[in-house]
Amino acid sequence: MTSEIRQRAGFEPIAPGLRTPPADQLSPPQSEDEEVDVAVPSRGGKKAATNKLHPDDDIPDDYVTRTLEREPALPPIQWKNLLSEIQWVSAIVLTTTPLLAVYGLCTTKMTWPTAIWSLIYYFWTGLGITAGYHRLWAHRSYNASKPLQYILALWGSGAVQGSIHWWARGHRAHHRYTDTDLDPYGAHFGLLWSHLGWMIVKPRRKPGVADISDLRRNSVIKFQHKFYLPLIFIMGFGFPTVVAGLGWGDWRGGFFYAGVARLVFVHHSTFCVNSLAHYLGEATFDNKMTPRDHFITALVTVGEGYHNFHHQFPMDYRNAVQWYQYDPTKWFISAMQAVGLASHLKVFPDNEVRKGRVAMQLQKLHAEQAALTWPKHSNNLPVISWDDYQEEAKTRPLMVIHGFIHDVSAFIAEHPGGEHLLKAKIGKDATTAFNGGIYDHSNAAHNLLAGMRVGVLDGGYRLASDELAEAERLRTAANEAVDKAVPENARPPKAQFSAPQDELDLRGVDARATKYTTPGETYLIRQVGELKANVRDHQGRVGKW
Ligand code: HEM
Repeated sequence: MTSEIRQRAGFEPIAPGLRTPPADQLSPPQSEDEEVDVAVPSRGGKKAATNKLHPDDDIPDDYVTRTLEREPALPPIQWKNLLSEIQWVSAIVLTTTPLLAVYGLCTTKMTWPTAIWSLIYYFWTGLGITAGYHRLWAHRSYNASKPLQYILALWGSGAVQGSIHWWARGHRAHHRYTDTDLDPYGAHFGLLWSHLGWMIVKPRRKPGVADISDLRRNSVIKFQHKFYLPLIFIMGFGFPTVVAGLGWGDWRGGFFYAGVARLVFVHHSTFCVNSLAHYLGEATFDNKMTPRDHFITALVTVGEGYHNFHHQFPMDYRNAVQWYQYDPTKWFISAMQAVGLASHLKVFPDNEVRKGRVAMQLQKLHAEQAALTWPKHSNNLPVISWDDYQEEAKTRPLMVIHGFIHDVSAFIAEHPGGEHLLKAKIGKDATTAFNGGIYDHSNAAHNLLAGMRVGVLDGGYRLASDELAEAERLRTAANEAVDKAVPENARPPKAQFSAPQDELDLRGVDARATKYTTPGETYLIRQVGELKANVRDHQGRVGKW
C-alpha cells in the first residue's frame, strides 16, 4: 500500500485511547459564529477545502455511493500484509492489558473492599462512556451541567477508549452509515471486525463525514482532548490504585483489579455494543439494519443492549423503554436529573415507538401467515349446481356448508363428533347443523372446514329474506292479476301472507349465520346463543315463534 493510497483513503490511525488527532486538527472555533475549515468530496471527486461551519453544507445527494466509488478502500487484510497494516499502539494496549490482568489476578490476593471498589469503578468508567461519550456527547440526548460533564469526561478517560472528540465523531459516522463501508465499525464485516479488528488493523476507509461542530465548541471536550494522555494514566490506573491504596492499603490489588482487570472488562463491554449488539437478539423496531435488542448485551454493556431501539431513536436518552429492561445508564441520567445535574432528557414520542414495534410484529405475522396453507379463494373454485352436487356426492363424501362444497373424505373418520354425524349430511347442506343447530363448532373447526373446499354451490344458500321477498312478489302479482281480471264486487278475499315482514324481528341476528334456507329446509336463526333452538318450518314459511 502506498502512502498515496493511504492519503486518498483519508487514512488516519485511530487507535482507541492512545492516538488522538494532532492538536491543530482539533483546535475548535472559539465561538458559535466561527467557521470550521473542513473538507468534503467535491462533485469532481477531489477534496475541496471550504470555509463552512458544517461539513454537510454542500454535501452531494449521492455522497455515500460517490464516496464509495471514488475513494478506493485499502487492500483487504491478508497474512502477507498483516504486519504492515497493524495499528501497533491499539494492538499493544488491547493485547497487553488482558495479559497483565490475568497475571495480576493469578498473583494478587483479592480482598472484598478491592472487589467492591473494582465493580464500582467499572460502573463509573462504563457510565463515562455510556452516559457521557455516547448518550450525552455523541447523541446530545440530554443536557448536562458542567460539573457532571467534567465527572463524565474523567470517568470516560478512565475507560481508555480515545478522547470524547475522536470517539463521538466515529460514533456519529457509525450511526449515519450503519452497515455501509463508511461505518468505521460496520457489523457487515463480521463479529470479529466490529468487536476488535477495526482497532487492531488500520481502517480500510476513512469513516463517512459527520458533523461534530457542536463538539468542537465544548470546553470540557477541549480540556479532555488536550490532556488526554495524562488523563488516561491518571484515571485508568493511578486513581483506582490510589483509592484502594490509601483507602484500605491494597495498592497492588487496586492496580490489578480496579485498574487493569476493570479496564479490560470496560473495553470489551463497550466493544460488545459494536459487535454483539449487532448480532444477538430481536429487531424490535426495524429490521432494515443489523442492530438488535437483547438483555444479555444490555447486561454486559451497562444498559446499551437495546440497540435496535437505540438506532431507531438515537436521540432518546433511554436504550430500554420497558420498566423491566436493564438500563443503568438511563437510571443514572434520570438520577442526575433528579439532583439537578442533568436536564432536557429527550424522549421519542411513545406513539412512534409503539408504531415501530407494531410494524415489526405485523411483518412477523405476515411472514407466519405466508408460511401457512390457506383455503382456496372462491374465485378459484368451480361453481356447481345443486343437481350436479347431488350427483357428485354419490361418488364421494361431499357436504355443503356456508355455500361451499367440501370434500370430507380425509376427515370423516377423524371427526371428533363421530363419523355417523358427517355421513348423515353427505349430499346435504349442513350449515345449520355445523353452526350450532347440532354443534356450534370452534374457530379451529371452521378453519379446518374451509381447507376442505372443492367447489362453490351455484347461488349459494338462499336467504330467508329472499324467500320472503319472493313470496311477497308472488302475492302482489296474484292480487294485481285478480284486480285486473275480476270486477271489484266479485273479487275473492286477497291472498294473505302468513307472516308479514314487519312481524319478523331480525335484531340481534348474527351476521355469520343469519336466516337462510336450503332446498327443502328453512331456518331462522335469531342469535348464535339460541342456535340450538332453531325453528324449522316444514311448510317453507318463516315467522315468529
Ligand atoms: C367437515 C365438516 C366438519 C368439521 C371439519 C368438523 C370438525 C369438528 C371439530 C374439529 C370438532 C372438535 C370440537 C371443535 O373444534 O369445535 C367437532 C366436534 C363436533 N362436531 Fe363436527 N365437524 C364437521 C361437521 C359436523 C357436522 C355436520 C356435525 C353435525 C351434524 C358435527 C357435529 C359435531 C359434534 C356434535 C361435535 C362435538 C363432539 C364432542 O365434543 O362431543 N360436525 N367437529
